[in-house]
Amino acid sequence: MGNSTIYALSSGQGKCGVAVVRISGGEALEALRKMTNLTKPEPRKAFLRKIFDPQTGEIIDRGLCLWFPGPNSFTGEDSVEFQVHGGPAILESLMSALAKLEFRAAESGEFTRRAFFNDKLDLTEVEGLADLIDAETEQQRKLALLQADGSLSKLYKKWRESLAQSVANLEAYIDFSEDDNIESDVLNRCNETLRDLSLNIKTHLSDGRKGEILRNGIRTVIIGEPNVGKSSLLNYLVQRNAAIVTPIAGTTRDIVELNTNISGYPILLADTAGLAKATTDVVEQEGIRRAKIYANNADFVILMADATVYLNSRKPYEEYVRDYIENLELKDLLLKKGVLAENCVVVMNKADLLNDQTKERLRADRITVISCAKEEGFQEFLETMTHNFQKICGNPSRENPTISQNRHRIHLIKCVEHLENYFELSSTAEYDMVLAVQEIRNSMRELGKITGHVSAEQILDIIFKTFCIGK
Ligand SMILES: Nc1nc2c(c(=O)[nH]1)N(C=O)[C@@H](CNc1ccc(C(=O)N[C@@H](CCC(=O)O)C(=O)O)cc1)CN2
Ligand SMILES: Nc1nc2c(ncn2[C@@H]2O[C@H](COP(=O)(O)OP(=O)(O)OP(=O)(O)O)[C@@H](O)[C@H]2O)c(=O)[nH]1
Repeated sequence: MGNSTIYALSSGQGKCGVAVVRISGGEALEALRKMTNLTKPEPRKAFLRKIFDPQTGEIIDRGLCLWFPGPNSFTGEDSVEFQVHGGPAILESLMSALAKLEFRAAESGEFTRRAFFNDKLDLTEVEGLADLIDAETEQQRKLALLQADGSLSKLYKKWRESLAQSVANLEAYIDFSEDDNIESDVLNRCNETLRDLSLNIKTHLSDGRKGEILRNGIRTVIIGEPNVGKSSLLNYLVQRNAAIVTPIAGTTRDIVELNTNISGYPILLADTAGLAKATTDVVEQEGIRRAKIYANNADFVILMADATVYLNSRKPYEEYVRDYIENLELKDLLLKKGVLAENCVVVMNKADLLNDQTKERLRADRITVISCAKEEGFQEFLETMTHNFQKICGNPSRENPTISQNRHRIHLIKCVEHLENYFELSSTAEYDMVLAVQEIRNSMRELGKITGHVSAEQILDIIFKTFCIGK
């Protein structure tokens, strides 16, 4: 196929027990013969062999060798794997031996690029693979694995095929409608299919961006009055002293943003300036302005209050929370998020200053009380948050995969728009059917851009560049 044979270290850099070097391309088997004397190895089986330099005959290492004849390989091409001891000198020597065979070092993502061009993977599967390697939490891993295994690919393929069928039917209608052979209700049935499809895509789109949020991390912000313990909570959740904690109100000014993992969900956690109503300090005022902007764009809000202040107020809980929100001028913001709904949680800190009886009473009333100082109440608090995160990110499955990238969303929206155009054109009395069918083709093109069946070299470059060398 004219592709050069490429090689790369596919396991990570650095000393390790075993390193995997992959070779892909027409001359892979030849390399295996020259470097191990294996001539016709059984495919996909590991052979323990001495691996030597093809020119000097010097032994490089003793390792496992595998032969994957194309097209039944990851790349779809003939491929070989050397699994050797993971030391730098071994790898150096192995790489230089492969260079002597006039093979080329693979660029980042090049194996996967070849898999894509050999129809082993479509673009959503490639992206799933990239996400799988990047996944830092359990839930991200699950989402990526579904996508890498073709859940989105299957769905979009089904839709594309349905559109292709409609185009074929309508073209037959255009060509033959004057004959009586074609049933007059072809058009109606076709439109019905397209309406169903359009509805399905719209439902798929109105997913609350669950997959995208999970893929990118749930942007979570801690807000509340000064000194309630926001920085202490951030430090607890990231398990280190990242934010400064002092008894002085107004300590945090800038937004402190950190990544953490809560029950397998990726969290981008932000500590913000305490929302002091009456401050005249310009730095603090700016901090408060930033806190509100940040909270406005967050996926999840942790509204924190001081349990002792609440109890001293002698107000019923709901009233206290309502006044607290109003006082901090957070009403509009939190109404949008839905107070106490899945996008917001209220937590009362400093439980260690309450007596046991009071604590029990609050817990019985389902009020979340914690103590950052004594690290109390976190099990319940984390459970509550996990429950919310589940709702925010959904539970993607093979049957019901979610959109994981804005790139997909953009094309899906355009896909629906073209279908709408089609419906509009085809509903007029004297319409140009040829033009209308073109709209269905356009909507197919948009699906094709997601899966890579219509490929723009620029998109491919961006996607494959995100891979590491050897993938
Ligand atoms: N040693 C090693 N481990 C690895 C990989 C690898 O390339 N090498 N992988 C690399 O990503 C992943 C496994 N993914 C793979 C995907 C497809 C094929 C493959 O040979 N596919 C053929 C045959 C399928 C079959 O017979 O079941 C094909 O699709 O035609 C191999 C590995 C993770 N672990
Ligand atoms: N007793 C008690 N004190 C706490 C607890 N959590 C935090 N504190 C104390 O409360 C004070 C303020 O804590 P921070 O974490 O800095 O509070 P903050 O809300 O980030 O404060 P600002 O930066 O002013 O908005 C510090 O003296 C903490 O030691 C707690 O659970 N119990």
